[in-house]
Amino acid sequence: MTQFSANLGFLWTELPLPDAIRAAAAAGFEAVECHWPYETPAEDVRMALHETGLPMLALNTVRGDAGQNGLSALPDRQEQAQHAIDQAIGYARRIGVSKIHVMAGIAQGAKAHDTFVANLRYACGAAVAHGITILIEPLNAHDAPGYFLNTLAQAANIIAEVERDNLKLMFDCYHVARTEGDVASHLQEYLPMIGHIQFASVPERAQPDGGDLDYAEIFALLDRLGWDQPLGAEYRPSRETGVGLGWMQTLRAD
Ligand SMILES: O=C(O)C(=O)[C@H](O)CO
Ligand SMILES: [Mg+2]
Repeated sequence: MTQFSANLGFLWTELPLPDAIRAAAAAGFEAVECHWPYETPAEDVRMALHETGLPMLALNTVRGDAGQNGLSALPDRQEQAQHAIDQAIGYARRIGVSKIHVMAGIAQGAKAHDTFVANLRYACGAAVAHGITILIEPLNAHDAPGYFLNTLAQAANIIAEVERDNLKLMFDCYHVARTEGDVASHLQEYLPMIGHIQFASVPERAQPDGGDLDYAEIFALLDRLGWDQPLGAEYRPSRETGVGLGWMQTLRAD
């Protein structure tokens, strides 16, 4: 049966993170994930996870200064990028997170590529002893102009070059639909390298029961393919988060 993870970077953002975890549990989510939890004491998050029994699946490395969207592909920022990776691993260990999205940042060209590969090797090396998987995620140019990582093929090349078992692809159906189309075929093609899957309606990035992409079909396909990890609901609610959750019943494959 499909399971869902509430992305608390977008859902229940009006609540402090520990209360957002409680709201997600009360709404029936099987897991949570977040973007940048660093201002919330890890102990408060750990307590809320313990109290609700929900796992926190993933978090992101910091974006950096205003206007940046990560640090790891920025030539000449390697020290800060590795500090961000260490910070994410430290926080993840305190709350029991097993996946970290290492954000590339706004950059392009061969030097950025080499820097990203080097920082990912650093991240995978630092994470492996703690059972943590590193994720990279292609973002579409409409939402993340100038972002270094844009396509599945680019991500696959980087994963092959980094050559570490704990480096995986974050497959965000929303970004893939906007950049490359045919989400169903791409899911099947890239399944072996996927570490986490996220979704939102296309093109609005709202609840998944609207828009151009039929998520009942996508979730049924993932069920048939044997995907058994919670899928990340990373959408911007068009109303209050708690009143737009009917899709959890109507789209779930079982
Ligand atoms: O933007 C996305 O889709 C993400 O998943 C990032 O983690 C947040 O920027
Ligand atoms: Mg995403």
